[in-house]
Amino acid sequence: MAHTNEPTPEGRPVSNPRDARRTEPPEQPPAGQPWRTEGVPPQGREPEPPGWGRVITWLLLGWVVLFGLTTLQDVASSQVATISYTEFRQQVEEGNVEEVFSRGQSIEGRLAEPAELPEGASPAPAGDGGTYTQFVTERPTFAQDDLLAELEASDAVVRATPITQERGILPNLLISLLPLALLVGFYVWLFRRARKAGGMGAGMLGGLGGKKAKPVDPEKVRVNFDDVAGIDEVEAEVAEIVDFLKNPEKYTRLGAKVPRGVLLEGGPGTGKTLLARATAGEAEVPFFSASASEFIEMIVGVGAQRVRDLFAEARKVAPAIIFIDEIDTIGRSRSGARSMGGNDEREQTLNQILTEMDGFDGTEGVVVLAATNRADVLDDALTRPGRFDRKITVSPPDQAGREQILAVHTRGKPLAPDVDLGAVSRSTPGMTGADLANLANEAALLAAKRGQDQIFAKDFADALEKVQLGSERAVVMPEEERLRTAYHEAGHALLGMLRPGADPVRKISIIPRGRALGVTLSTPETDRYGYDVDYLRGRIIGALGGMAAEQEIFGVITTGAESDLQTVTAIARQMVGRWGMSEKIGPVQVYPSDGDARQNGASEALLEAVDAEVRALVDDCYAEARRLLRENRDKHEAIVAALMEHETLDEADAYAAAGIERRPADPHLVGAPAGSPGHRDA
Ligand SMILES: Nc1ncnc2c1ncn2[C@@H]1O[C@H](COP(=O)(O)OP(=O)(O)OP(=O)(O)O)[C@@H](O)[C@H]1O
Ligand SMILES: [Zn+2]
Repeated sequence: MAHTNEPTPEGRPVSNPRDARRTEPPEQPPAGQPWRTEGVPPQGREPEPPGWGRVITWLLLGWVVLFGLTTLQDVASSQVATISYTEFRQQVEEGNVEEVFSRGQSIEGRLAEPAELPEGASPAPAGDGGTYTQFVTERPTFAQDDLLAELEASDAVVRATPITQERGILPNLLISLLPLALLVGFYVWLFRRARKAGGMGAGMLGGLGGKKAKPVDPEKVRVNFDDVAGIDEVEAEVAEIVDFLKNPEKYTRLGAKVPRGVLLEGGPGTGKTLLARATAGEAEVPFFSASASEFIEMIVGVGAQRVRDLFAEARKVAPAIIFIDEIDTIGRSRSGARSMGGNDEREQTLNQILTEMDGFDGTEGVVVLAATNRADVLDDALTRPGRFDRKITVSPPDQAGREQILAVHTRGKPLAPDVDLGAVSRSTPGMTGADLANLANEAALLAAKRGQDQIFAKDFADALEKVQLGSERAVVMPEEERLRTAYHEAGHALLGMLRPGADPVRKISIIPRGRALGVTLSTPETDRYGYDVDYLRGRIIGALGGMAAEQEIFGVITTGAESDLQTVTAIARQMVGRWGMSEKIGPVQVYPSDGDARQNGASEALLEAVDAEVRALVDDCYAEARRLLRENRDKHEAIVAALMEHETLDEADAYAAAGIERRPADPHLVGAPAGSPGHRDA
């Protein structure tokens, strides 16, 4: 037995008034991308801690200052006199030359006693004295004297450098400047890269007052409301923001306060980011995008600075939109965070955001949109009036919405006349905008792979199968394994068909895919928005069908039921501990949507009672599964035979093989999320 693409009722938190579906913390979206401006591909840049830039800046500055000072000092102290060779000879004869240093024809040296500067020597005699001790002179090439002997006679120290190493002041300077040049080059490179990365430079170059990344022109945010489908109510809610950003005066003239912060809440892939971008696109304003997690991944102290830069930059080009993704990573309630070992960086960054938003007087024309899939864990400070005081819930699309989203994502794709997007949308309950975008792309890929120039209904069907069940794995299964898998899957399928109210079986397969040896897929007839006890028991019984079949037919249990049991346990625990479906426990919530049962005040005795109830519920369902299989052994065998022959059965084939009439959808069930496909684990 099994279901669509959603894990268990545990799966995605769905923003639905009936909180039957609000469950475990959803997975966090992938770690953040660096703060970027619109139009820049987010990938391909490691976060370069701006802190390094700062450090290098100061090192560089220090170095330049030191270097400058020493050079100046050198120039000041080196009163090197350029004297004539004749004058030099005279000093040699007087025995006053203490040391000489010869480089080719040029001779530098020092006198033992200061001598009077001769006329015409440079520098001009400075003030009184007019003496020199250090000198440089040029030995004429025609000089015939025995200079060396005379110097030796006068006890002068003689040094020499080969002519090839001769270099003047300029090359000397260049050589000592080389490291500086390299550093400057490195720095410029960093800066460029940072600009490419779309704004990283802002914090990094703060020290040098470097230019910060500018958002790209509003025209470049090409997404608008036409690209967002199936969430019209939500679009209407942001329409006001669009209007404000377009004509701020219209509002400010009347002293109207427009929201400064809007929280977009919804599960992964529901289109929050898309909606934020489309809002900027509609309003034709610059779009600044940042991910909260990347604020705090940075070197300590940088998060708050980045927030300051982000807001400063947005104010400069206002009207503008700032989008902060995954706000819950820094905006989690502080009490909760502390118990998890909260960190200062997170808190500082959060405080900076709050400070910036408090600083708005409503005339800046900057609107902050923040996305989260856990609005319930956010710190109250964030949602206070004047901050993110407006909350917009983005729900997964319903059937009509899915059809519209599919239409958006097949725009410009050549669809064959046999493609019915309405039909596709009906077989994809529970899928989000991101899932549907992926499905449309997979179908196009398949069509291309098959060398077609159109996408056919078959491509959509196969793409859906791949998306829901995983890709087929090329392995040769021993016959005995195939048979065991066939019984297992047929067990799921048969119980799904027999249980009133359960989701109809769509597909059974004994072709290995991913980690599964076989898969049974069932999806609800309609979108479900809540579930009743009977349906949930049916889900448990169906999920136990594989294991019950192995037990009934072979008398042994294999490891193949691992994920089935995971599904079973999750549903049973929630029925008892969250949804108040056990008489013994009563309408008490033992497992809070956020946090741990013990923290929620559950006593050990209560937890034990819950465990016992869960156990009793599952045992009961397992007994029923085995009973149903025993009573319908002929149908079970018939499905197995068909599976062994065809490997994959679709809905009609499966019901036909079992000789069961396809039930009409149960009207009293108003929908529930579907679960992961029942399968046999490898
Ligand atoms: N309502 C929609 N209409 C059209 N396309 C959609 C819609 N919702 C999602 N998509 C598609 O899915 C992609 C991913 O959506 P998006 O990144 O906006 O989701 P999200 O809610 O921000 O998810 P997450 O929380 O994982 O960041 C979009 O780029 C778009 O292609
Ligand atoms: Zn199974």
